[in-house]
Amino acid sequence: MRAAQERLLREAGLELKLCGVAASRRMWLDCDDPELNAQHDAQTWRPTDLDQFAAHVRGEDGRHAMLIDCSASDTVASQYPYWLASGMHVVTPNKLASSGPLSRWQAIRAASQHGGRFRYEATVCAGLPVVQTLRDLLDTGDQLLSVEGMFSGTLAWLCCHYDGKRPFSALVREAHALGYTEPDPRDDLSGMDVARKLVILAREAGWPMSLHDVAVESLVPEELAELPLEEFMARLDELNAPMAVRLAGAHACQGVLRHVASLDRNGRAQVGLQALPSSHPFAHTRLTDNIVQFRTQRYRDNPLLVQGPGAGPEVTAAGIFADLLRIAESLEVRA
Ligand SMILES: NC(=O)c1ccc[n+]([C@@H]2O[C@H](COP(=O)([O-])OP(=O)(O)OC[C@H]3O[C@@H](n4cnc5c(N)ncnc54)[C@H](O)[C@@H]3O)[C@@H](O)[C@H]2O)c1
Ligand SMILES: N[C@@H](CCO)C(=O)O
Repeated sequence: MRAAQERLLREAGLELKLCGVAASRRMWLDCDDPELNAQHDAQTWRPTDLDQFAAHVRGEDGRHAMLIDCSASDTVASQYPYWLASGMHVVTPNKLASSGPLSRWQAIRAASQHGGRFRYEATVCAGLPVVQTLRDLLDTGDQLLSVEGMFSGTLAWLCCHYDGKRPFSALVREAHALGYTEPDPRDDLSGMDVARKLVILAREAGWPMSLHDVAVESLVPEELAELPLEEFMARLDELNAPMAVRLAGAHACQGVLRHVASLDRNGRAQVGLQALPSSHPFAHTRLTDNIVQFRTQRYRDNPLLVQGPGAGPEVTAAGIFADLLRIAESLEVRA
């Protein structure tokens, strides 16, 4: 945002002001104050209080106010209906609102029809234009038949790098350090992060789907599923033996491992690891590449494809920033 701020003001008359930053325990208000920004002592921080934070961002000068939720927190997501109803805009890569309880999702949609705008492109495949592509298809009269693809940047990266030379656990630690995984990598390894993306796309298409409708294969052994995060990370090596078996199975049929998901209009949705032949189009992806194939009435014989990096701080931030700009474009000028 800093890099684009001056250009946006000059070329589009858009003045962006960063009013504050909140993390889980502490928040920092008035971030555009250079003096405050130069300090790093405790005085500039105060304990996080989301109501106080939202009130500060909203301000009293009638400006357009936006909250950008870059957490993976359900507590933050549950605030959206109130923020939107009060006229604040919300942009987020956090999947919990759009894939959580259907009633909350409906409350968010309702609040955004009369209050602030709500955008969540980066919830599905980070910076790739997936939600907007689907929206455009539907808004122009197309009908979604099915979606298939690879929706996890982390699992795509792990599958590309896992050849048996390095233990699977070492690769998971690396993906975590690179910022590809969810704050808790079990959300990726359990398939739940991808299940959430399917639910988001289904709801976008008007199908009232919830997480329990998705058949998910987890790569996390049951005994590790409920451990505190630190303990799980300390026991990551327990993933190595079962993953070595999966890799050997794929190699035995000259295939590759890929994490694949699909959804169709009859409500069938599944997520899991598959051994695909090396000739399969999904076998030729690189790094964190995601692939999303939309089959629709219009694209029935030859699906519409979105492909590219699907995780990482930079591409995700770009997706979030683009949502901010789309909302800004749609607003009337205020003095
Ligand atoms: N990393 C990616 O590639 C990527 C891609 C697409 C979407 N996302 C989504 O972005 C979100 C963040 O992912 P990340 O990798 O940056 O995680 P992260 O752990 O690096 O950052 C999460 C941040 O949220 C803050 N937070 C947690 N609870 C909070 C609360 N109650 N109030 C205020 N702040 C709170 C934490 O302090 C932390 O700063 C997740 O929802 C994730 O699904 C991430
Ligand atoms: N952890 C997620 C981030 C993007 O949602 C992934 O690896 O796909």
